[in-house]
Amino acid sequence: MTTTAAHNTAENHIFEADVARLLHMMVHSVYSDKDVFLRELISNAADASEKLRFEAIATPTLLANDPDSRITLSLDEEKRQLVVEDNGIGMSRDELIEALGTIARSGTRAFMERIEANKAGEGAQLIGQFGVGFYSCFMVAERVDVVSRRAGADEAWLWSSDGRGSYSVSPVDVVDSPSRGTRITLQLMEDAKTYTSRWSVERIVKEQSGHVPVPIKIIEKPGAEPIQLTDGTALWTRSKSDISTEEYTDFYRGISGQYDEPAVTVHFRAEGRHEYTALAFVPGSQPFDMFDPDRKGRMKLYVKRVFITDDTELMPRYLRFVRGLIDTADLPLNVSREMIQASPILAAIRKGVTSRVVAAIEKLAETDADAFIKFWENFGSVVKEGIYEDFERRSQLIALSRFRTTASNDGYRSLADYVKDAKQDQSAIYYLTGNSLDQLKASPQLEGFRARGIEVLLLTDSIDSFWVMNAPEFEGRTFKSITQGTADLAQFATPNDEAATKSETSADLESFIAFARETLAEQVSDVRASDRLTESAVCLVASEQGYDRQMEKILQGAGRLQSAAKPILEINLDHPLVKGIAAKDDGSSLREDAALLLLDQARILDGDRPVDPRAFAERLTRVFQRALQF
Ligand SMILES: Nc1ncnc2c1ncn2[C@@H]1O[C@H](COP(=O)(O)OP(=O)(O)OP(=O)(O)O)[C@@H](O)[C@H]1O
Repeated sequence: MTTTAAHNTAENHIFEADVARLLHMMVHSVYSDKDVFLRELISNAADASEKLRFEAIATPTLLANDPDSRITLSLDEEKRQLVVEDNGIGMSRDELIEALGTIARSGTRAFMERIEANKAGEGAQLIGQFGVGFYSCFMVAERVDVVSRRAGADEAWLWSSDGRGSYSVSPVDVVDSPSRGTRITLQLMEDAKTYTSRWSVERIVKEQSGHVPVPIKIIEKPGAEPIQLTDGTALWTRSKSDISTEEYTDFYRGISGQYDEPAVTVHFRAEGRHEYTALAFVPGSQPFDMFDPDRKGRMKLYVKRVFITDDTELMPRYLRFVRGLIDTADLPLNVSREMIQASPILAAIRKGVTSRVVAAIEKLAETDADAFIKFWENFGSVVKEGIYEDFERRSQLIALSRFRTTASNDGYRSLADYVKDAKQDQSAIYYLTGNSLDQLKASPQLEGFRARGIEVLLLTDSIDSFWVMNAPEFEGRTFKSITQGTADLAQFATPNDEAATKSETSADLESFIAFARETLAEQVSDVRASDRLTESAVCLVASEQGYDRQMEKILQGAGRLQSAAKPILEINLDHPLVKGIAAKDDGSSLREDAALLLLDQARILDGDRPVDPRAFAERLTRVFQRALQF
């Protein structure tokens, strides 16, 4: 026995800062439902068995004389211990330190920040959807010992911690370790005794882990015979009609690490040219890593029930929130990652599954408007990436999209709604892009459209600026930015028909426009009369060619555009201020100040700053002083 030797050679390690934070959150229990720790440990054990089966394809000797995967839960009420043991791949010393001392999952840090920033509100809800992994066992255990022996290795290691900042790693004699795999011993807290009761544990396992594809056994007290709790049959191989909604939900929770209900479940077997089974879920809430910059999906690939990888693109990126698996008999078991990426079979499968998922979302839109809106609020901003990226399904995805518009009030509108209510002769679908709905609603560029009852889409996701440029048309109508080019609104009558006939441009106004054009020549490409303004005096628009104003800002922000094109300043000739200034040509500096102030005002209305804040303030002061002299 090397127990003493082990203690002598124990190395102490401090947890990585993010782990320490996560542990702190665990112990000060953001989770009200502590049972989930068991699901996390079982899910890791099942993953370890699947990894072993995969490695054993190339190296069958790894299975030695113990080919069948199993997970065993052993209870000891007297010692207040729960042991979770698997005969999976196991961990080497370095893997123990890497896996149980750091957080590998991307997005976790950002997620923790969100939760910490908003404990009371969103945080409490979010944490419930977040699979917290191994560290969750510190919610119920005052000490955790992990003994692990990697398949094929002749050494074993003990990782041990009380979850308070540090852990130790020491060698263990192989006779004290499983012959292969990992044994996790939880020394339970006083108030977590219930996890040594067979009935509690059995209930939790059946509820949470009933469909783990590895059989689970329980040993209810030291010396007792193991009893089988679940048989490890893969749910997806069963016929759809034999599977209840609860079973699907349990399975979804297990595979996704989320605790909500799936919004959509797609389960089918394809036969014919390609043979595969797909079981895919659209989550009921946003996965925590949805906005990761790498935009990776997490669908699992199985070949003949052997888990191969979850690190390949089985779904297009705009469906990266979909969770589930594809199991095929058409690929060889020893398929390499490179082969997977290049495989035409997988490309065909991917296409097939994508079509079915999109069709199921369309069906949701048709059959349950409320559920669809919830889906759209969760995932719409990601789905719209598909309009930009998936040429083949572009029109389908545009038709699925829902929008805030000037006519949507608190709800959403589809483009079919838009077209149905469009004006006669209206050949465009008008849109306005920006960062927030409130800012968009206050845009001067909307005024003329509002006055004429012409609906405008209000687009606030950054992807919107991209897809509108790529979306050629919807039912014969093109998309047109209302901050670009001419508005051509004169053809549409206003309700009181006032502005429908363009106001005569007086000589004074003509001369003021010419003056402003000259004065502002360095900053704007043109100054012209506007038909899109009814209340505001001025606004900025982009020229017909090139990008619209919001797109320019996005590209500049991303460093992909050196300098923006000069905008056009549009002036509302019916505005009293404009009329007044035009009439007052007394040779003073007022006209110049007014032209420059109007330009800055237009910039501010666009959410920008005056180019020269000091000069702006001085000009404003001069105009005030002049006003006060009257
Ligand atoms: N029983 C086990 N056998 C082998 N490796 C394990 C076992 N338990 C944990 N690990 C290793 O520890 C890592 C961290 O586990 P943790 O549960 O924290 O996150 P995860 O499983 O990677 O993420 P997720 O919960 O999203 O699946 C795992 O990725 C795995 O490499």
